[in-house]
Amino acid sequence: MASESIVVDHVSKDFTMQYHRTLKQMAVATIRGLPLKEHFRAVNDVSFTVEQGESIGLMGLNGSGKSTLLKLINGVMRPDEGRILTRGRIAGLIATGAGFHPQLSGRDNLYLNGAILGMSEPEIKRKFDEIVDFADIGKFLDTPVSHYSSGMFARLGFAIAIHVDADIFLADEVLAVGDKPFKKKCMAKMQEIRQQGTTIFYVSHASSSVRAMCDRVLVLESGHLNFDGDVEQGIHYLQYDDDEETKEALADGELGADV
Ligand SMILES: Nc1ncnc2c1ncn2[C@@H]1O[C@H](COP(=O)(O)OP(=O)(O)OP(=O)(O)O)[C@@H](O)[C@H]1O
Repeated sequence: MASESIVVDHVSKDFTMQYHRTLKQMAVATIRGLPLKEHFRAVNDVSFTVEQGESIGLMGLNGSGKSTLLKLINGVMRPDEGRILTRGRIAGLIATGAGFHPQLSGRDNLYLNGAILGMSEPEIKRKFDEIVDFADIGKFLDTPVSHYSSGMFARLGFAIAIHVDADIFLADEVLAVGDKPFKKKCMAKMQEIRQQGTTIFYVSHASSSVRAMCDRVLVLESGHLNFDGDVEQGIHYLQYDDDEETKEALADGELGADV
């Protein structure tokens, strides 16, 4: 029987927007009776349950609250209201390469980041070659990551995260910076962990990759969960079903069903 992997129960998250940076600006605003700050709700009363092994496409326009929701699930942020329950080990990328130390080499960051993601030293040692191969950073392994290109940085971050034996994998725009061969490799690897029964949360604007990867879609709009259900219906709800980007990607064979 399937078991609950993630329970998000009436969750809200507020941010405070500070309008004025300097004391002088604040004084002027106060004298003029203007507001100094504003509270704004990035995630608004969101509830859903994910069963172990489901693969969820999290979609919505820029600023709709997707990354914030992932951070809440991951535990790097706490909800202001509601509660979140997760079962098992969580891995994945909130910001690619988050936690990398710029002065350290790729090798040292691999150990550091692997440990942050909950891998033991023997586990990292065992998977070391596979991770380096996947990241394809070869001769740059002992170069400080501050000298890496953004693609290399992202590749190493993804390679480490995907090799964690996690119950839940969170992928936030992982494929945004990689080149085409790497994107394909990532999609194939994500399909592999999906088949192994890992719960996947995949944030994407590309409907064809959501089609290939997910069995359910959630759509956030201004922090509200306005759609939760079938992939095709979710894409249609967003009116992403015939967007140009998708057509282009399909024409390129970049996001076909084979990945
Ligand atoms: N730490 C923060 N402090 C203040 N506001 C924030 C913070 N993080 C996010 N926001 C705001 O919350 C809203 C939701 O942001 P979020 O990054 O979750 O959106 P998103 O759906 O992931 O967007 P995108 O598709 O552009 O990645 C945005 O308006 C953003 O400016």
